Amino acid sequence: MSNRLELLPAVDVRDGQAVRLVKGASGSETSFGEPLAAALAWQSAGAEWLHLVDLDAAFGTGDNRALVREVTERLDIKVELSGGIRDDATLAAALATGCRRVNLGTAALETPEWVAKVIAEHGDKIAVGLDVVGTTLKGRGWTKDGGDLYEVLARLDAEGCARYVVTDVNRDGTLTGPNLQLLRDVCAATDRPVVASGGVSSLADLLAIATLVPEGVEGAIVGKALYEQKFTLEEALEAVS
Ligand SMILES: O=C(O)c1ccccc1N[C@@H]1O[C@H](COP(=O)(O)O)[C@@H](O)[C@H]1O
Repeated sequence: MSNRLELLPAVDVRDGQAVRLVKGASGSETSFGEPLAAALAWQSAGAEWLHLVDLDAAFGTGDNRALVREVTERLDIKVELSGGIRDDATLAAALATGCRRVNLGTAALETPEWVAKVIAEHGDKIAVGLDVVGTTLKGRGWTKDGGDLYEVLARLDAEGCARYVVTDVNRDGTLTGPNLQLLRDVCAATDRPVVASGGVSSLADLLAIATLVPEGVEGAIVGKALYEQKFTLEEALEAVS
């Protein structure tokens, strides 16, 4: 395990556009233009990863599958792909893009047998997104409760899940800082790497997350702070180097 925090700039796609939401609420979108342009900009700035989300697929309002595939194919960097990956067909389509790994949300809550099967088949190509309000997991575009964080985490650990992407829904898109206690608590409950998501607003926030690397935090997703130019990706990469 590296002791440097990985950074994953985010491109969330809704209706063909790169957007940011507030607390994941449908309708709270601010648009930031073409997803491919944003992704290429993060790549040029030195990103090693892109966190790419098909929000329409996550919300059940259609999908941006062709666009997401094009973005993934055009990049040289590693892509973590999420949103609407819930069955064999959507998983096969996601993996066929050439992404490095996929991130499953709703499926881990609603179809645990299928998730156990794909973890066994695909190993570290599968991460699970633990999207929480308090300790309650959220699925279906973060609109439905899906059980207790620590019960689901224990089950997924036992099934061999390689990695978790932990999002505090109430911080996501708010620029109010990451939930460091949640990250500490999840790291204490699992020996798998954790990618932090939600709330990053400053380089100081990234440095605070980086202090949790020894506890198991591997990376941090950065979205709104980059789009709203709170800092540049180059500055962020330098800060955590
Ligand atoms: O990233 C968001 O802002 C977001 C908002 C609302 C719902 C989901 C969101 N993102 C990611 O989507 C996947 C879950 O998709 P699914 O449940 O597997 O279809 C997960 O990675 C969320 O973090």
